[in-house]
Amino acid sequence: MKIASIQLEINDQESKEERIQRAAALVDQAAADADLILLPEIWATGYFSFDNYVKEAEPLDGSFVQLFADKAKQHAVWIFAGSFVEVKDSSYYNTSVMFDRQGKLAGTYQKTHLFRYGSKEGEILTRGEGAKVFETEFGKIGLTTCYDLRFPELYRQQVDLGAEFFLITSAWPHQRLEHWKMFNTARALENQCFLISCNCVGTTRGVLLGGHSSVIDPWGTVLASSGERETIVKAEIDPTEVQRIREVFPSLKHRVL
Ligand SMILES: NC(=O)CCC(=O)C(=O)O
Repeated sequence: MKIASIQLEINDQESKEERIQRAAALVDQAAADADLILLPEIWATGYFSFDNYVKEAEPLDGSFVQLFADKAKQHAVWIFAGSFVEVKDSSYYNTSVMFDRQGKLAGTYQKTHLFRYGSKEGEILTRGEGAKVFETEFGKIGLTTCYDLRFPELYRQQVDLGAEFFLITSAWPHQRLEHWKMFNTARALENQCFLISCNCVGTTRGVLLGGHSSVIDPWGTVLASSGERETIVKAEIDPTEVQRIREVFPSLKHRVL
């Protein structure tokens, strides 16, 4: 299973349309050697551009979702397109979308824990309803978003729903980079899951983003990570490692609570 996590640069010069075109070109590039491609959190609008959330929001059947459904079909690749601001019944959500190789919408997730520290997300958006796990050709995948990483119970709920992989879309600032790295490793290790994260880089609205998108195995080993530049983080993983490690070191079976 070949992974390509597109660590996109966000700045204040690009428009939403320009950024979408640039990301689509990076998806074309990554698709040459990938089974699963990831993008970060609210990257088209820019996570910290809260003043643009309402005017740039789209429904689930809008052009943003359609473009990445088409890309998944065109390249016969799974795409976790990260999140966008979804409008539904006059409410707004931080919604992630995942497509299968046929371009079918295989999973959606609305961020559960809205960020409220130096962020207007919690004032504008409505939170989602918690853990979701989706069946894929690789195994069961749980989707989560950025600040969710601080809430381990959400990942345990995903494990209880059968998760073997966590895909995490993010716009995590550099200021708390050490937390990011620790949570990435801890969530993978404590739940014996592969964790694949996609963060942004660049400076937007005065916030320096942290990068360090990662691929971490169920033993907590970082298989691939990156620095703080735009890049495509790549790794090849064996999905059967989840069951092997869970059998060799059965800590999940030793839970008493
Ligand atoms: N986009 C986010 O949710 C940021 C979360 C964050 O910066 C933190 O938890 O720290």
